[in-house]
Amino acid sequence: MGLQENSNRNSSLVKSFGVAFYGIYTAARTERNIKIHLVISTITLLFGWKLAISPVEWLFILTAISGTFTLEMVNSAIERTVDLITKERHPLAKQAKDIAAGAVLVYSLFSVIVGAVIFLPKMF
Ligand SMILES: Nc1ncnc2c1ncn2[C@@H]1O[C@H](COP(=O)(O)OP(=O)(O)OP(=O)(O)O)[C@@H](O)[C@H]1O
Repeated sequence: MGLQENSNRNSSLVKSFGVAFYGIYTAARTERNIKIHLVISTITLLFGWKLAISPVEWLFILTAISGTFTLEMVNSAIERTVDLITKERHPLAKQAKDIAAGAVLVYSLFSVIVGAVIFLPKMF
């Protein structure tokens, strides 16, 4: 592999990270639900630290938090894509948005259960 080719590859890797971070920034700036998740996640992390939860419990909490953010961002991307494709009301547009919203709800329920199982016994 030539030096030039190697440096092109590195710069495209840097670019990919750049756009990905810009995507996270855009989602955090424009999406109300993601702002709410940021607040809830911060409180959860503080609780975890205060109640000295175990490493396995941390793994579950971090899985719940990162998964919720990931799905919320994918949901936002789907909403934007649908809006870009059509401004008209369309049953498939409705299904696409509703299914994506349903995916977020399923994972959010999992996250609530994780939080309840870990924190409730330590609080009461
Ligand atoms: N193009 C569309 N065709 C049919 N139903 C739609 C369409 N866009 C949105 N919906 C329905 O509205 C719900 C909310 O969609 P979305 O969050 O994008 O808000 P919106 O209806 O576009 O308007 P607003 O952003 O002001 O709430 C979707 O889950 C879906 O049920």
